[in-house]
Amino acid sequence: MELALIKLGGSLITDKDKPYTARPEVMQRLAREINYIRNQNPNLKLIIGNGAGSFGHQSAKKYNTIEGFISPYEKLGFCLVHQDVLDLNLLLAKILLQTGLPVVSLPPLTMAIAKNKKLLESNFSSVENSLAADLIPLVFGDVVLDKAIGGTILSTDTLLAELAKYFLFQNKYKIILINAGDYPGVRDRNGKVISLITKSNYSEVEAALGLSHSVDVTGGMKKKVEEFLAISSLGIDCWIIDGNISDNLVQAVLGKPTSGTLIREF
Ligand SMILES: Nc1ncnc2c1ncn2[C@@H]1O[C@H](COP(=O)(O)OP(=O)(O)O)[C@@H](O)[C@H]1O
Ligand SMILES: C=C(C)CCOP(=O)(O)OP(=O)(O)O
Repeated sequence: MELALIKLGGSLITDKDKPYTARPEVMQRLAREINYIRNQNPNLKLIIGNGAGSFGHQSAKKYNTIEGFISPYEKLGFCLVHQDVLDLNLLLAKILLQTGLPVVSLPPLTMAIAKNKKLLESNFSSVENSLAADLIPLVFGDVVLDKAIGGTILSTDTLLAELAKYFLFQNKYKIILINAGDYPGVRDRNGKVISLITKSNYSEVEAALGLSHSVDVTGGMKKKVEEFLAISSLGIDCWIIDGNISDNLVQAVLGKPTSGTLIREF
């Protein structure tokens, strides 16, 4: 069986430079594309994850939530960040549902716990049971509780990488991960898109990888590539593609020629 994990980047579904500004027309097109993918390959299982974009990153920065909470002000901030990511997820979920996609929103806050900003424990049974019921789990970058510092942020990239590993170890699925964002792929130092990143050329491309150009607390392109490279070594192919190009997501998920960056074991 095949399982595709699709990250809809906050950079794609919001205007990351304008606080609390969603891109509903982009969400609608992506919803149509995902619907088309399902029709083309009804046996394909899907997990969708959406980034926080200019919703959660704004408040996460304001309250420095990634570094934890002690004061009542910081605790309230943690809750407000959660509310912001829920707001964006609700907008996206509505659009996906209107297109006929059977998505269920599953808040990562209820499935994971961290310690010193590292994922400590997770329970993905809600995701697994939803998949088994032929629903599409819809997860997102969220706040999570942290046993050492109170709370922190769990990015969609980290969560999807964990989910990819979780399902890989069940030996039931061939897994791919596709990250669609507001960039053409991973660029080298000259601005040219790197078509393939593996362990062998990572040291050459590393210097070109930077933070996000927008308000972003979870590490930008460098962290993204590091996390995807780590799971690619388990045999999970990861694509970083431009979600603004119509049908690029369709092409990547269905294994057809795709413009962007492929992160692969060899
Ligand atoms: N080498 C690079 N190639 C492409 N984008 C890069 C690179 N270095 C830094 N970036 C920046 O990283 C950002 C993408 O990361 P991020 O904002 O976290 O995306 P998303 O919201 O889609 O997860 C963009 O602002 C992009 O300009
Ligand atoms: C609460 C927050 C800030 C979650 C961040 O999620 P992501 O890191 O996955 O969001 P994007 O970069 O895709 O916007």
